[in-house]
Amino acid sequence: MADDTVTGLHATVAVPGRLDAAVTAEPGAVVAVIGPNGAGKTTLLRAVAGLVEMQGEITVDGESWTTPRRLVRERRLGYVFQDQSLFPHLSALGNVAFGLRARRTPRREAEAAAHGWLERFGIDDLADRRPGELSGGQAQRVAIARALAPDPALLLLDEPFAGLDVGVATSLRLELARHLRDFAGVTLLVTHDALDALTLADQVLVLDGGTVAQAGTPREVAARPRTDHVARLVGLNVIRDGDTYRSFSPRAVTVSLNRPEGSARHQWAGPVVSAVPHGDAVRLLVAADPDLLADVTPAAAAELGLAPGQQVWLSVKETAVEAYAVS
Ligand SMILES: Nc1ncnc2c1ncn2[C@@H]1O[C@H](COP(=O)(O)OP(=O)(O)OP(=O)(O)O)[C@@H](O)[C@H]1O
Repeated sequence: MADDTVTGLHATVAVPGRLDAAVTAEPGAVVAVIGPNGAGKTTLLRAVAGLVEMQGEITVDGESWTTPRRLVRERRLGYVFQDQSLFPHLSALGNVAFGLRARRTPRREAEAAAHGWLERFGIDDLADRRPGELSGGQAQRVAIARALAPDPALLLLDEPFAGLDVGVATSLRLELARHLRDFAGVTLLVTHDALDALTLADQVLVLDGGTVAQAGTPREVAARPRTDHVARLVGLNVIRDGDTYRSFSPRAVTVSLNRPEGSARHQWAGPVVSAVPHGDAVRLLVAADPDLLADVTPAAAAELGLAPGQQVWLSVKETAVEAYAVS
């Protein structure tokens, strides 16, 4: 029985040995799912879609997808897979119309709707082309249009910009943002890109080792990361000190060859692992305990001879550190 008073997505998903996570989202919300390789992001999407055996409970707009278990095709979802997987033998139009046809929409109506979607993505002139005749960006637009066309309650996007040129990814990101604003359902967006998480999402779910390491708004997660992975994504250092996390910008780190004078509480030593240009600065990765990022001016990098292998001291002033509790 559907319960009209419960809207959006409520899911607890357990896949033994791979994932144990919960996610809740209001209708219209975009949830960025981030985390290192193997964290369980794709497993979460596949489990919600019904493609992986799982324990737990999934409710979408008050309708259970798990008790009794609904078949994949009975779930109102759109899925853009990591490897795109358009039907190679169908035209762009046929691909977008596919989900509508599967729901028994008459051909003419399905094709008219599909043309509408292709037009919205600015590629209706490519309607007759097969996937093999489309560029990566065009094919990805078809894949997203195909997922959205049947008006799903849940949209699953697994790294929709992976493998695209930077320029193509940027314009597609802007287009997707527009479509997601109009989309009434919940979106789960797996991404490796901090920009996606910060610009497209209302909520961020950080997975690490198959569990939820952090959940919050993009602003909260970016300002107070709780995993090294997220800290790196947003360009911060994060260290755990007992029951407190401390985060600080690489720009706030002072680099020296000798142990800093005075009583700075936050000091570390270690060899430079890499030194690469980063905006106007040179960004160092230093194998201290833990690994830390430090930005120095190119002049300072030259003067100190900061090349891989060079032993350095790092320090940061307490005033540049944001401290927050491990909850
Ligand atoms: N079909 C499978 N059978 C068994 N284990 C799997 C299977 N697919 C993935 N795993 C394991 O489940 C864990 C989570 O993998 P998953 O692909 O969900 O991670 P991910 O966060 O999506 O990673 P990536 O960013 O590399 O895509 C990993 O340890 C992985 O090795």
